Formats: sequence, structure tokens, C-alpha cells
Amino acid sequence: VCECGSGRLHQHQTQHSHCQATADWLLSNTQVQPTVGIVCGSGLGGLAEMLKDRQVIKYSDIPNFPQSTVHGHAGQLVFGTLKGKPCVCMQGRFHLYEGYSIQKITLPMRVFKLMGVETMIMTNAAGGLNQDYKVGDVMIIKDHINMPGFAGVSPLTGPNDDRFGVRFPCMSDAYDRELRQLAHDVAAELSYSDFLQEGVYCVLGGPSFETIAECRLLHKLGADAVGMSTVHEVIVARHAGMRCFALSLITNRAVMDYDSQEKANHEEVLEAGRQRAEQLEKLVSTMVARLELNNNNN
Ligand SMILES: O=P(O)(O)O[C@H]1O[C@H](CO)[C@@H](O)[C@H]1O
Ligand SMILES: Nc1nc2[nH]cnc2c(=O)[nH]1
Repeated sequence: VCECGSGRLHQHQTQHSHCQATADWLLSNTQVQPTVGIVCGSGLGGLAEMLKDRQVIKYSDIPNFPQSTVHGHAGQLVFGTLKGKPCVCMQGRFHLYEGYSIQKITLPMRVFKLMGVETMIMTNAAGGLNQDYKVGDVMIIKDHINMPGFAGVSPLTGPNDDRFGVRFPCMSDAYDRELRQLAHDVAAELSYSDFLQEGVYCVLGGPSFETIAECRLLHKLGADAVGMSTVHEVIVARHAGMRCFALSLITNRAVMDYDSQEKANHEEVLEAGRQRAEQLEKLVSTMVARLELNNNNN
């Protein structure tokens, strides 16, 4: 129950004192002080298995943390080092459609910030709207369309806490240019360029997949991929001054044609993740190995 005195559970639960309490609890329960945070998308939790000297903490044991409810999201934090860099990995993220408030699903970003994380790397599974994209392509997110934001649904709604960031944060530089260039360079070295794309990710509330008319609309609006996550995390992470880099694995092609027999489904999403997991993990871990810490991008 919230300390605001209303006797209810609500957004104040993500205020500074709660985030600080969770960060302090985590720091006292792990040997790792992470500077890099990673969020694993649907079926992409294997990234967390790459960490060395792993220490796993279940979400159910963490004060103030929500629980994972989606198949393909294990529901635990994994601490350890990746290529020598201290990391925390969310093996399981939270989505609006799970019924949590938008503030609650983004609480881990603020907790990570308070633990000392400077760089966030998010991954997700997404439907390809761009007609040049194939299943298995990996899209560097260069920008987003926050569809729930158009309707006033933002994780920053409510009183602004200046300790985290400013009232009106800029989003034109949300996806770090240097990290995107690094991804291109690493992908070229690994001979991954033929399945690497760069584009715009659009977030919707879900959990239903899009209708054909919706896919056509989103494509016309300039979106290359569509999903139900990541953007809210990026908004809160950028508000708090963390550098962000995000990748979408194109797990299915959005259905744009009334003659098509294709139907989006979560099993196909998880299967596409299995097919490309190893390369995606290699791409991210090689990038992390080359990360310059010291964030000058606040
Ligand atoms: O964005 P992630 O967590 O990868 O999950 C994606 O996959 C699920 C649909 O299959 C949705 O939750 C969508 O957002
Ligand atoms: N909204 C949405 N999310 C996805 N996640 C994986 N594929 C899709 C998709 O086609 N649409």
C-alpha cells in the first residue's frame, strides 16, 4: 500500500523512495555493481546465460518488483559480468497488457539507474511491417512511435521527480547514435550485415496482435516493426539520463494483405527467437565488450 496515505496501490509506488529501497536491497544481495542493464525480449532470455559468475534473484524475492506472467519471460534478474563488464539482465520484462500500471512496468529502469547502470540495452520480438524485412532479421531501433503516448498513456505521467530527470525530456536522441554505429560495425565484422536492418519501432498496448487495417496504417505512418514493449522502458531510462540501445528481432511478418492465410501467434514468435538467438547474443556481447563506460549523454 502506498505511503501517500490514500491506502491504495498506485503510481506513487514507483517513486524515489521505493526505487531506492529496491536498489539498496539488490546491492546488498549481490556482489555485482552493474553499469550495463540488459532487458531480454520474448524468447531471447538466453542472453542472460552468457553472464559469468552469475547470481540469480527471482522477481518474487525482490521488494516492489512485479512478477513475469508471459511465456518466454523467466521472471528473474541475473547479475554477473559480460566480457568483463558488470551487468544486470532482466530475464523477463513487464508489459502493459499484463495489467500492471505503466509506472510499474518501468520501475526496473529507475532501480537500475540508482544501482549505477549507465547504459541500457533492450531486445524485443516484433512483427515486421517493412516489406523488405524477413523473419530472422535483426533491426536496430533508430526511433520509435509511442502510440499509447498519443492517448496520454506515459510512464512519466504524474508529478515529476527532478531527482530522476526533467519534466519534459527530449526524445529525438533516444537511441544512442554511437551505440547504433557500434552495432553496425560489430555486425559487419561478424558477417551479420545481410540480416541487419535499422528502423522505427511502434509500440501498441496489445495483447491482441494487429488487424490487417492496423498493420497497413502503422506502415503508412512510418513504422518498420511493431510490438508491445521497450518504448516505455526507453522513455524512463532516457528521462533518468541512461544511454539506450535497442534491437528488435523480426519474428513474423505483419499481415498486410486480405488474401493472406498467415496468422500471428506467440509460438511462432518464440521459435524465431530460438533460430536467431545465438547470433543476437554474439552481437550484443561483442558490443558490450567494446562499451566505453562514462556516460556523457545525459
Ligand atoms: O516485446 P517482447 O517482450 O519481446 O514481446 C513481444 O512478444 C509478445 C507477443 O508474441 C509481446 O509481448 C511482444 O511485445
Ligand atoms: N504487436 C505485435 N507484437 C509482436 N511481437 C512479436 N510479433 C509481434 C507482432 O506482430 N505484433
